[in-house]
Amino acid sequence: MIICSAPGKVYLFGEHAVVYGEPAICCAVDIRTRVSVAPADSITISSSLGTTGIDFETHPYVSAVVERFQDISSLEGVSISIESEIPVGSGLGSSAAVTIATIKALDALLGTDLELDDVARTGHEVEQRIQGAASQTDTYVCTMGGVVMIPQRKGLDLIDCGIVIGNTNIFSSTKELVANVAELNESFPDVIGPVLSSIGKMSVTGEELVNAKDYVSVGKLMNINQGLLDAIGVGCSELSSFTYAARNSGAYGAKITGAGGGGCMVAIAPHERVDGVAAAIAIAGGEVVVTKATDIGVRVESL
Ligand SMILES: Nc1ncnc2c1ncn2[C@@H]1O[C@H](COP(=O)(O)OP(=O)(O)OP(=O)(O)O)[C@@H](O)[C@H]1O
Ligand SMILES: C[C@@](O)(CCO)CC(=O)[O-]
Ligand SMILES: [Mg+2]
Repeated sequence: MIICSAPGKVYLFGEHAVVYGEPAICCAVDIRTRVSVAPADSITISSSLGTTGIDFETHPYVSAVVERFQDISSLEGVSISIESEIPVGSGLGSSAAVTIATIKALDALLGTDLELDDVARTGHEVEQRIQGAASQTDTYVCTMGGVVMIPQRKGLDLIDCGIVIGNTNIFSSTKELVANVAELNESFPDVIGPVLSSIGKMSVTGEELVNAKDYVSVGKLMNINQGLLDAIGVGCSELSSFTYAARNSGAYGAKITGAGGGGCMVAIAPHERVDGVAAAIAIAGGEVVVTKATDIGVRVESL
């Protein structure tokens, strides 16, 4: 049996704007999806969502990966088992993590010797096939790990402060929210365009601040980014409540991460204030995950 794992991700800046070519800064975090594969007489995919064969209803991403390997190798039968620490459908990159970990595991099992860039590209193509539209951000960061500016694919210094995630447990469809922003942009291009451009400028300024470990200023920019995400209609009252709870309990800054409309927010905080920020988000009604940045992208955990 071969086991591979891949991390989740949070956006420091730039979600939604990155769809329009603006730069974003995304950070891999230390919550992981593990995929085990072993030769078998037939194809089975087992996860918390059920046990199936190739099934684009229950396991669209993993089924698309299996089909990709049927095209490039002699794959006939394989048993795939998935375990994950990443909340599903919450903006933390769970689809990218399961896609990338499955690609790496099948690559190791079948000896197709994919380079990491090939793993990331294949993962992006799978997300595009399943979602209709997706930036490369999630699958690239999940493959490489660390803190990355996209689309430049530029590595930044690892964030060295606490990361606290608050989950609304409100399902949000990335596809739907991206479409809503597109509709607003078509209706008011002279208003929404500058907002998206301002978000992009935050990533440019943010790069220097992250590398300088100036997390007070990074937090201030995250708070401004949050206001602009609300402006383009991807906020909700729960996310606002959690971000203010985090800021008022000592976080450097807090904002939506991912598509918004539900899902998760993220706060960065001094290590000594992480517990207080986590407690404040929980009191506001959030399901809290305390984690940290990781430079470990996709990896083989056992052969
Ligand atoms: N542990 C898992 N086991 C099986 N399938 C999973 C798992 N985690 C995620 N998935 C697949 O990914 C889908 C969720 O992907 P989706 O892109 O909607 O949310 P997300 O990736 O968590 O959030 P975002 O893309 O905004 O970061 C699930 O419906 C399922 O098909
Ligand atoms: C909203 C978005 O920018 C991030 C979703 O996690 C969409 C994308 O980049 O594919
Ligand atoms: Mg996803």
